[in-house]
Amino acid sequence: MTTTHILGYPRIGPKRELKFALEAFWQGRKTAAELQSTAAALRSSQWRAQRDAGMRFVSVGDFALYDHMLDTAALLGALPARFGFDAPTLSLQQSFELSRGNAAQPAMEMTKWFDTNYHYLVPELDAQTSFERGTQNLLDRVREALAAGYKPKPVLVGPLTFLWLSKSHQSEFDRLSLAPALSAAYARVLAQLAELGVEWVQLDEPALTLELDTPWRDALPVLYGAIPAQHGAARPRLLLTTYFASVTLAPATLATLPVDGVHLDLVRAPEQIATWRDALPPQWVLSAGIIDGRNVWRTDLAAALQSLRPLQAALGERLWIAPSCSLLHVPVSLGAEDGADARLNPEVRPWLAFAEEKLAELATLATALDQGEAAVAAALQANATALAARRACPRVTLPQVRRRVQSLTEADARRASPYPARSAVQRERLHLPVLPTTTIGSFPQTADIRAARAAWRRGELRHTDYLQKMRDEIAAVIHKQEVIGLDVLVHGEPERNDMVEFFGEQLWGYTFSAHGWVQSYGSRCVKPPIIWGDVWRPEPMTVDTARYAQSLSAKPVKGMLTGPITLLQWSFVRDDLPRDEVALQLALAVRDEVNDLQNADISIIQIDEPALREGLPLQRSAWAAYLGWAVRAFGVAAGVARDHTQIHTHMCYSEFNDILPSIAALDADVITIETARSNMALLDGFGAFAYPNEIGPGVYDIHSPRVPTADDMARLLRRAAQLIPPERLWVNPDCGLKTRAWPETESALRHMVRAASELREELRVQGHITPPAVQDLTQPRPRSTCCATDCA
Ligand SMILES: CN1c2c(nc(N)[nH]c2=O)NC[C@@H]1CNc1ccc(C(=O)N[C@@H](CCC(=O)N[C@@H](CCC(=O)N[C@@H](CCC(=O)O)C(=O)O)C(=O)O)C(=O)O)cc1
Ligand SMILES: N[C@@H](CCS)C(=O)O
Ligand SMILES: [Zn+2]
Repeated sequence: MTTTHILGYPRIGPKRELKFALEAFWQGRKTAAELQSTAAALRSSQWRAQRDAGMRFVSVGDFALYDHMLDTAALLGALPARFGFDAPTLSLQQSFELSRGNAAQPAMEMTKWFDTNYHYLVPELDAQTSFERGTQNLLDRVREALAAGYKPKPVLVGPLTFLWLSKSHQSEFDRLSLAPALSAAYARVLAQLAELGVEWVQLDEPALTLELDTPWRDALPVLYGAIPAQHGAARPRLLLTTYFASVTLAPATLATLPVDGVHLDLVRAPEQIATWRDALPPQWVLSAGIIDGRNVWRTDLAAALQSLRPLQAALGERLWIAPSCSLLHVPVSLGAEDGADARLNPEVRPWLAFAEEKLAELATLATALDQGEAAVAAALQANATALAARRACPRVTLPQVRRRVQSLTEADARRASPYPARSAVQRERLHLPVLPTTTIGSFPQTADIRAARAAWRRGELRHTDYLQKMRDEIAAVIHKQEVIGLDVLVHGEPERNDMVEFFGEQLWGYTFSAHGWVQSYGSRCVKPPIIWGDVWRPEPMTVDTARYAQSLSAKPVKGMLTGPITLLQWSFVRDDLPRDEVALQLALAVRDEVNDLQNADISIIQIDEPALREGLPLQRSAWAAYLGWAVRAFGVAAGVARDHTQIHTHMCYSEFNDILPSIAALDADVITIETARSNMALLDGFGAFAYPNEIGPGVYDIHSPRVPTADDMARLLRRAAQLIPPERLWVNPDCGLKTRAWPETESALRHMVRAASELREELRVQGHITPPAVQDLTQPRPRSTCCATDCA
């Protein structure tokens, strides 16, 4: 019998039950027991779905209340020392303090899980980390699954990936020195799992797909060194799971590790199967990741069977089949899409498979392999019919879009003049002070705004009433910014459900689910729109809103767009066209919007690209090609801007230093980036690289409700002014403020404006500011037109 299994299931629940339970608990509307009971019910239904689909095991340990990296750190006894918590007695409250911060300590840092839009909490290690006292959490979950009659396969982030993704704040400390102690901690946990009768444990090692340098490669035997060579009483069998790219180490190297099988991502890297089929150690199983765990398209089952049959012939029962990676990255179930609120294009719906449908696909494949195709003839036929309809659909390919992409020239992807010439024209037009203050775009998305949008979608609020409500919100936001004294304003993005879905909803070639939520971090979810056909923009998407917002103020109000690479990266993208071509289609849509905005006299247009770095392939050998087309796509979007239109871009959540030449090649007039969380460390590279255009390094971390003082921000600005010439420096937060509440937002921005004034004065005294800029500062600000009274 072919073993089917999964690497992990979405935890959030088909109707985001976990999100609502977590938020209710945090707000004191639910008790800990109620939260735990929702979590247990979700685990139970997720295990049932796996058993009903014939999986040999159920996945345990993939479920986390907040994040699985945090749970792994707790299990290994590696909690950040600064909190002073003891892992074995870690309370629910304390675990949320780690993930969300408390009065004394900021939250653990959060960053992207490889090239996904999921954020994990970064374990903090130091010379004192002993890994000796861990939680019992995983063992409790295993007991829970056993008690319910399931055969659990616990999932753990493996030692290499755990150490690789951890950080140390001790500057001289080499975390590789912890490898022996970490290995011993894994050996301890594995022994405990063996004692519970666990047969297989999954060790997630996506770091094996990276081009590791020598010290890390050399550390691998040490990281696995304390784990007994043979499975038995001291450890269960171990499946080493790799995903998102091909394994970079030779099979012979991995064969020396004390494990019993390997999982390969055959969707992203099908070519590796040939190497592994011939080199698989004789006792190992090979888990073939044949179903796309990162996308929502129905699998071509006939093609999958064709790939699997030779493997089955060679390996027999040693062949396992699975999705390519955890299903955490796809929505739960298509079944939720058939209600009265259905939004999916009915033509596209049969082409899709969410997590639950992917389980069914695995079951069909296994039955076809074991019993022959006749046993699942109806399912295979339905699959073939859906795929044939997709291939034949005349609405997928639009000749006019293809022609426009084909006819793009190199000049289309460039601004007409170089930055210095543009900058002179823009300074003349905008009259900004030195160190202009601004924000990144979104202001708090209040429950009131979301409720109005939900009512409008249900047809309970008239379209014009909804538009009026958004306009009222924009007017209030402009007014608040004027009162605070910001120099460049934003409209606040109240009308946007999400910075990607909002644009997708207005572009042809996209469709949307009603409940296709995917966890982004903690309780926060996104609902990636689905690109199924050629993309084009039928009409302006933001111009009315931008024009209205600008009409309320004499100060510049930025037009706010999401860039082509982020639209691509945060959507589920069609798999029948190369990504670079889809990016150019998106770029043309954004380009048309930029042009319409500038024709409506919007003087500053921001094209957000927070996902540019995230889209970078995991292996450096593929970087140049990606960066080439990504920079070109941004260029196509921005290239239409005339010299006097100032183009901003914004990036966050990333280490930028290794792609600085490409960021410079975007040639945005201004880039605002997240730097406060790293205490401006991320800015070092921009200084050293002599970034040629203007930069707004974030001066406060928007992930925390903590209000930084003006002194905190002035200190960061001083540091920034040492790295970037002050005349090219902007002042702004790290990212948008949609997740924050108003009181803390207003206080923080007031402090930010004060910090900018202090710095301007210091620079003036030091002689860094030329007379016109000083003059700008001392003159009264332009009178606002957003209210009858002088609110400045
Ligand atoms: C910048 N970030 C983004 C990423 N990816 C994106 N696609 N978008 C991003 O902005 N990746 C990196 C980061 C991740 N950061 C975040 C931050 C915040 C959220 C978040 O707040 N998500 C919301 C959902 C947002 C949304 O789509 N809202 C919709 C629907 C709201 C809703 O749930 N409505 C209820 C009814 C409400 C009521 O009646 O009161 C419903 O439908 O049941 C909207 O505003 O219309 C979240 O709640 O998780 C995500 C990523
Ligand atoms: N303009 C967006 C960018 C987020 S990365 C916002 O402010 O939310
Ligand atoms: Zn951002």
